[in-house]
Amino acid sequence: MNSGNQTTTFSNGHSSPTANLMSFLWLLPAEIQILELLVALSIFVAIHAWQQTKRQGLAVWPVVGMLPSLLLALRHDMYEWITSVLDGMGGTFTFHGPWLTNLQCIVTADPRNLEYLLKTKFSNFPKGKYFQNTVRDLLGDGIFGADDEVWHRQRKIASLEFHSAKFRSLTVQSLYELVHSRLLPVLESACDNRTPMDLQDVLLRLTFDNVCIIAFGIDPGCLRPGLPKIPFARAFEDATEATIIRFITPTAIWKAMRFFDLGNERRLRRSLKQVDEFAYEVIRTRKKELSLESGDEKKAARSDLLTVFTNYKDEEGMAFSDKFLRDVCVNFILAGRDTSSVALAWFFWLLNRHPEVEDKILEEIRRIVEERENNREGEGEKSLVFKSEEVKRMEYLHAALSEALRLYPSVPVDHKEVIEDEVFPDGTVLKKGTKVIYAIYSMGRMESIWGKNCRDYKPERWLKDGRFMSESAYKFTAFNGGPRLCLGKDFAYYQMKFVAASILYRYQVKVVESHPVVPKLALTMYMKYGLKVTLARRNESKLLK
Ligand code: HEM
Repeated sequence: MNSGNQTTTFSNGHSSPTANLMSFLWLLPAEIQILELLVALSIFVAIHAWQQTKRQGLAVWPVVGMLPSLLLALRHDMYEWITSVLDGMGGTFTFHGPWLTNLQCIVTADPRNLEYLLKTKFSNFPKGKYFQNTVRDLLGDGIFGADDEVWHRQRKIASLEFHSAKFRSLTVQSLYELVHSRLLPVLESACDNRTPMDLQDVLLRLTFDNVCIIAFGIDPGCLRPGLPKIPFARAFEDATEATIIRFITPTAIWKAMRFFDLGNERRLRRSLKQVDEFAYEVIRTRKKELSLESGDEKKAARSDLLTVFTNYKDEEGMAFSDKFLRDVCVNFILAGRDTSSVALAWFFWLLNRHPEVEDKILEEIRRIVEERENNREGEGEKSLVFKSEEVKRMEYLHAALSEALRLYPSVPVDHKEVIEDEVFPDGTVLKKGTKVIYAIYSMGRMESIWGKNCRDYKPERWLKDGRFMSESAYKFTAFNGGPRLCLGKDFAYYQMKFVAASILYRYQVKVVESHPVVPKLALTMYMKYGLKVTLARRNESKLLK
């Protein structure tokens, strides 16, 4: 008789059914006992996970937390997965990562929480140490990851510049040249050759050249016939991709991989080397030019951000270091390159599925062109250039682009950290140090925010009596809100409208049938396989009547 049996009999004088079962189990060979224990453990884990699912909307497994669901979602569509969980949980849920990792966070899509976090309690929700440590190798102390004084100073300098007449004229002029001397010839040749092309790639090249002109005052010439490979652009893309992988890797693991120079971290190191070489070379050249340029007038004529930051001196007369200037430029490239280009790619894809929207945009363009008909001497169909006041009058196009951004925001999720214990307006308790993810993509798909037709592409929801009506930044969070509202918002709308109108006026853009369109997991919402399209020249007489 074994000890287990003895103990049970001793306690009450009778053997219970459980005791009998136990004694039977102990009589079995060791392998079967282990198997039985594993089955019992699995049943326990499954019941526990089921109970948690009922409570949290998502299975929480012992040790690994919600990681299995996340990994499964990563194989399909992570943004849709987050949306469905948020939907089921009323707009906010807690993500439990594996034990001993830093993947725990609160995920929210509730506009009340967004207003609280982005505006009301702004200073209690910085980007935080976790975000900064994760992106530091790529973004350094640049505006995207910075907090407090480091952020505030950059915001002030850049904001003054963004709102200056000089800067505005640089953006308008550079865009005009890029569209008319580079984009349209590339499209024209794709149209002549009847070859499908990746429109997302072409748009990324355009915005890359544009933002380099604005940030560095140099034109890298990414968008030109033959679409040459630009090592810096490739390296920049690799570096952002490798950085996002850190967010879904436990910190200790990616730090160990960085130390041993392995896998993703090796790729990041190599691509950063190229990014840095390019940035430092530009900074060296600019400093040399500025020191050679005689007279304040010539210096003042330059209006790119690098010049403004290079010339800046603080109260003690200290200038920024080269490393900091590198960070400023890299951050502005990230801000300006990947956002409006991917937004335009989703917009053209949506137009393909909604020809009625395209017709209305064309009607608006036609009206604007007709109004200046008498004024078009010397301007043929090909050379027509939209003036900035005409671009401003394109209200339906503005609505159609906003609607595309509502459904496919260029920044699909964003991140904050809690400094002091807090309670969100929806009652969620936040402990100091908690990470908060706000799910911008999911917000565009919430019935509670946009009504029953939230998933439909309907530019009309933005219009009242034909005029564009903006929405609260805490409902439509594509450009962020509060003190960290996107600095490039006005420029981005101008850029997207000018590019979209210039293309649509001349070409019908057809997405290649069966081309797969899915979002890629990245800091910005790229299409994973690009956007393969063919172009057909529009008949101007048809457009005008
Ligand atoms: C469709 C186009 C764009 C969208 C959807 C967009 C969206 C955003 C979002 C969501 C943020 C907040 C990011 C964060 O704090 O984590 C942001 C910040 C910012 N954006 Fe944009 N952006 C666009 C275009 C641009 C362009 C073209 C520029 C400049 C050339 C620009 C410059 C900035 C800057 C400097 C910030 C940092 C603001 C700060 O932290 O104070 N953006 N943008």
